[in-house]
Amino acid sequence: MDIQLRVENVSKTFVLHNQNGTRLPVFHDISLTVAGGECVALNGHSGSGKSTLLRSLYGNYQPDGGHIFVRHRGGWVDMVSADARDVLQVRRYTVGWVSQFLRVIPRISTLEVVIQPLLEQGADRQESEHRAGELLTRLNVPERLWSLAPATFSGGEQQRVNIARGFIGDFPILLLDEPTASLDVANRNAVVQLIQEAKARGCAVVGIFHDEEVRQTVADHDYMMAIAATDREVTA
Ligand SMILES: Nc1ncnc2c1ncn2[C@@H]1O[C@H](COP(=O)(O)OP(=O)(O)OP(=O)(O)O)[C@@H](O)[C@H]1O
Repeated sequence: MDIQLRVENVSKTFVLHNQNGTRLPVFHDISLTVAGGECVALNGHSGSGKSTLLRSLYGNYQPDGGHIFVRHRGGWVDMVSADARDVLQVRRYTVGWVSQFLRVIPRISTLEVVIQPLLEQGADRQESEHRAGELLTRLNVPERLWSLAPATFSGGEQQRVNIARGFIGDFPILLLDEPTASLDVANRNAVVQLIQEAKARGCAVVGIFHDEEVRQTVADHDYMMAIAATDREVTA
């Protein structure tokens, strides 16, 4: 399969401006590639920078140096230097983000929340609703909830609505931030199956999976975050 994501020599240091400009190096010189159909799991102890790297891949954090090339509509976009407009285009068509947390928008129904990414990609409403219904059913979100806004849903229900929303778009690259955290076994298995199906259709996946069994099932490779937090030199 073709390479979809190329991370080259990426480093990140947080500068805490409200704490005397303290510099907190998180990772240094990370390089990795992810091909279509492949899943790379970011691994390493708590605080080793997994979330920071994943957020950098999505353009949420600005690395200090290096490149994050994503294959976008036949070309390459470097998320490190891309302007905001290009980052938004990449997020609309190319890179999907699935986390355990739903950003609840008041008064918008569950079905509407789930279909939004697909509509933004230009899909037909009826087909989008059909696909959303399939996903919500697989994730055990009862149909009586679909017309309600998820603001009042339980944590687990919101999480499953968010996963349906994350998997509905036909993204060539998916970034998964602990998508199975705190799900019960049946729903965890449903998410594992969604990940396997995404890989089978050629999606390149990068994820953080604290659940060892899930990681072993879906990941083709582990990327070990190298620098131990305790070894990092924190300077002010
Ligand atoms: N926005 C931020 N500003 C300053 N420091 C941050 C910020 N986000 C993360 N950090 C620091 O960067 C380091 C790496 O955090 P990160 O959340 O990436 O680790 P992680 O490997 O995902 O941890 P966990 O497994 O516990 O979720 C931590 O020391 C954290 O305190």
